[in-house]
Amino acid sequence: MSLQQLSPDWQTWVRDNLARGCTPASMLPLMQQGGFSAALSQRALDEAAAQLGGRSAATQSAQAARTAEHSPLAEHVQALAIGAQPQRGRPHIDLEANTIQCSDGQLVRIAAVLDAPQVVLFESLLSDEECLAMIALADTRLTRSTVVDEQLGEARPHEHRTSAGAWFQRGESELVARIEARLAEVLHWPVDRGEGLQVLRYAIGGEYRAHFDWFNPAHSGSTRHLQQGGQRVGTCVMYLDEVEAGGATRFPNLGYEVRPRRGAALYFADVDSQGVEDPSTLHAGVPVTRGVKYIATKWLRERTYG
Ligand SMILES: O=C(O)CCC(=O)C(=O)O
Ligand SMILES: [Fe+2]
Repeated sequence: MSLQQLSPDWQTWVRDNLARGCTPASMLPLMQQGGFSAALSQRALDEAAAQLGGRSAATQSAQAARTAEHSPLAEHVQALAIGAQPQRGRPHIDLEANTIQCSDGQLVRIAAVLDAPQVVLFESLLSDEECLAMIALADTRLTRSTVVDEQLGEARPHEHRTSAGAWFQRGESELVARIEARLAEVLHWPVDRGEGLQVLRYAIGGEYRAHFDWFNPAHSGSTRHLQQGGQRVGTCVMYLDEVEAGGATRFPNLGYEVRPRRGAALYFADVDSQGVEDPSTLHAGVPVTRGVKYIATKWLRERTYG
């Protein structure tokens, strides 16, 4: 039942690629990049290959005709093309149970799941103490938030983003390292493929208007960001504080929003199951109308970052 342990996206990916003649050897590294162990990937591939072998005779002969056209070189080129195309890996969350027991003792609850775009809402990803400690640390270094200029790639203040922000180096303190290690465990995505945590503080009226977290490859300003660590493949917004009114994270095209709650976290994949930038992830931090909103955001990159 190893195949069942993969997310539905990954199961489809494994079946489709085997069916079109890719070798398990070419797929194994991509699955490992996606966060699966070599042993689980191998077993899942064996299982899917066995299932494929048991299909109807008609399908099998069509498949045989197709694979007969494949010289080893053609197969190799095809395998390379899979790697080069947007077949990016993306984080993977074990959704089988309703809780995830982290090795540091934190019991994380899965509160809501959307399949596509993949959105997972967690409760108690952070403890109250962790949230309050992050707020206290951030308060000492908050500065006006910026957006990335589409043409120049420079960070600059913008009326669409009225919050104050603080960056934290990866692993810069025991607390930051603990949160990062927990995220890596829950999302099956290595710490070194993440940007440093960013804490944002929104006062009344503060907002972040609708945007994508992925860098648009068509914009010249994206080039230098994409060169360093590749695309943003996932976003995790952790809510550090209660907000009396307003301040939801809203996906306007999905008609869905998450209201802040201390310790909860919203994860969404920025790319679809094929690894392509997903326009349905358009999202906004809606204006705070009463209270103050604090979040910590972790952006996950396709490759090693920094
Ligand atoms: O403020 C929010 O709820 C969303 C923040 C966000 O989208 C971001 O930091 O990229
Ligand atoms: Fe965002």
